[in-house]
Amino acid sequence: MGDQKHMARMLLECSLSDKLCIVSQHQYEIIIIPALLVGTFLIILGVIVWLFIRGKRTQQQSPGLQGSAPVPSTSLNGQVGAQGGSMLVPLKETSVESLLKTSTQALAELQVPREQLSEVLEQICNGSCGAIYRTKMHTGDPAKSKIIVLKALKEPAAFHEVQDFLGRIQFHQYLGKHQNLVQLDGCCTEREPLYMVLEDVAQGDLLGFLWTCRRDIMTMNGLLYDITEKQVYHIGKQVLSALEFLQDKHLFHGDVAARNILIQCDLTAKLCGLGLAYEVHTQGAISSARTIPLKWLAPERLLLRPAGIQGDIWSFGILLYEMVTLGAPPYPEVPPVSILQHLQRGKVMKRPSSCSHTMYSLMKSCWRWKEDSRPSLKELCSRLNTAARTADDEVVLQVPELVVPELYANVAGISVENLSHSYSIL
Ligand SMILES: Nc1ncnc2c1ncn2[C@@H]1O[C@H](COP(=O)(O)OP(=O)(O)OP(=O)(O)O)[C@@H](O)[C@H]1O
Repeated sequence: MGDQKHMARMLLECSLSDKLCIVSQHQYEIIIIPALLVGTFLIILGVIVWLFIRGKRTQQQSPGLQGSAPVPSTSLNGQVGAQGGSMLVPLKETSVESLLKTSTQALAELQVPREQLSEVLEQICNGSCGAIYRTKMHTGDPAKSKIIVLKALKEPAAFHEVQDFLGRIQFHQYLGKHQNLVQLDGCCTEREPLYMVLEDVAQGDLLGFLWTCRRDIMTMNGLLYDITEKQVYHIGKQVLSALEFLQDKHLFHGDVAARNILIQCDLTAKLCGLGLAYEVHTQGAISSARTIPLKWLAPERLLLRPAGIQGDIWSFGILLYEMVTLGAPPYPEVPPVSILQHLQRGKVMKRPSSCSHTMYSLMKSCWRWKEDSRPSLKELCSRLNTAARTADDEVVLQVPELVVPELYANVAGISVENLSHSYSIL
């Protein structure tokens, strides 16, 4: 007790002998110093809270990609998992105008000024989002104007359709360039109508090309309408290269068919119809609204089991069949709705007369019931390379009957509107 008194007096700087100890001059410091300390602490706390809130707001307000959540996607095995490449899904936007505003900032480097697009649009066909046109893009220098393809979003479009269309553009951007994929050249998204600007693959789709090869003409618009077995392998290898590119990004195509391959004069092949790959990438599944012609699908897809790259291998076998028959519909004797039953009986297509034994054995390896027994893309590629070395490059594939698109559509189980507009029977 005495010690405490002594200490207190020492602190108050009074002598022990003093009768009276006046501490008035120190009361000031005793109150001020703790008050300053508490004040400083509160200010620092306030600054930390402010910085935290500001950080959160910036995250929410940043346009496009940053404001979006990467959605899990189906992997090569059909498993759902995290995936590289965030997608444009600005969740907080509620009106089309604000959505376009934020996404246009995110897609700034792709924007093409509308004045550069010619007003004369030649419709090629109806795509899944709207009309697909061919037109000219001017770049100021007349020598540099070029033909491009415009995929338009139909009007009026609902909010989710606008969001989906913008997501498709972003998906193209995420994929990047590959010589065997249709290239994205830009977009117009600051207001409606929304356009995706694509490189023009002038000769159109492979199916129309194959049908034209049946006709008695040699060349048209600089393209030789003759195809040999060696060229079938040449096109096939390019499709496999595009599929490998997708596989490297943990994607698959899901709708490999001659109608989804575009062809150039020099027989460069470009895979298009990436809508399904986009859906799987963003939603983790194929939407129930999308119908894929059954005759191209692997059994696991027909049985609604998870899809993957091995399903593309099956469809690649059908693509070889399409090429070697110059665009015949698969399983001509089987109604599209009976295809699963047909396959469950262990039946596959017979060797077409125009098909070599080597090519038929390649096809059959793609049509093995079990996904794991089918060759991998790498194996298939190397087998195609070997087969191409000895393949015939002289004999032109020939089929005497011309194709009537309406009949074809019926047998193939495709809507006739989805078929190429470039082919005519005349
Ligand atoms: N870049 C292009 N050059 C020439 N023709 C094209 C081009 N893109 C598309 N087409 C034509 O449009 C058709 C449909 O193309 P695509 O399958 O890419 O459109 P889509 O209906 O939007 O498909 P998806 O929804 O699968 O992306 C093609 O078969 C082809 O005839």
